[in-house]
Amino acid sequence: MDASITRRIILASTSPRRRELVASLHIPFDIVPSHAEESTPEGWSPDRIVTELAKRKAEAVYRQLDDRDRQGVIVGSDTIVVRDGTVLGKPADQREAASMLRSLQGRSHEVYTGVACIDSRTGASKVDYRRTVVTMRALHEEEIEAYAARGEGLDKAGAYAIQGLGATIVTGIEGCYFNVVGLPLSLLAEMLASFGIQVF
Ligand SMILES: Cc1cn([C@H]2C[C@H](O)[C@@H](COP(=O)(O)OP(=O)(O)OP(=O)(O)O)O2)c(=O)[nH]c1=O
Repeated sequence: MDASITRRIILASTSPRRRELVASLHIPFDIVPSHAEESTPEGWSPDRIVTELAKRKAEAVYRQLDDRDRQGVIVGSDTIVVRDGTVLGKPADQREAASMLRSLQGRSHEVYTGVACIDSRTGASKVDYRRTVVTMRALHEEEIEAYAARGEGLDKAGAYAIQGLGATIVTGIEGCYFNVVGLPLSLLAEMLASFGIQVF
């Protein structure tokens, strides 16, 4: 029997963006929010942060699965924005969102997303990450305040959404677009294939 027919993805995420991106693969999937602890020690490199957090999210779900769920591949993911080595997560409020945008406008920054996969049957795991460089145009103070007030960046790393109105302030990217939205699909497909799930 072809293993790819019976295997499912178990997405360890509350992110609506990740849900939509996984849905676009047309592979059956379930959502199991992970509620993993997301703090990391000072001084960790960006790739270490996102790979470790992606792993934590997937492992938290792996631990809570029962025997009925042993056909899946658990996918955990984490995204951060990095400006000159400073890590920006999600802003706490509109004021912090404006301050993040102030620091990102008129220049380039990096977006890192870690992806972890765990085979729910065997416990075998893989973790990897992608890095994308994003360039934002210069913004006037009124534009920063107006964009932050729209609220679309409040639950997003770096306080903007490239898939929303944020598209109008991003002038270029180098690397995977889907990495910026929170799930690099080409990397995920490659990882899923190694667990016997073929996208096509
Ligand atoms: C930069 C950027 C980030 N983001 C999002 C992707 C991530 O969902 C979010 C970063 O937060 P994460 O902590 O990576 O993820 P999450 O809390 O949204 O979801 P979960 O941990 O349950 O999987 O920022 C965008 O949607 N668009 C963007 O342009």
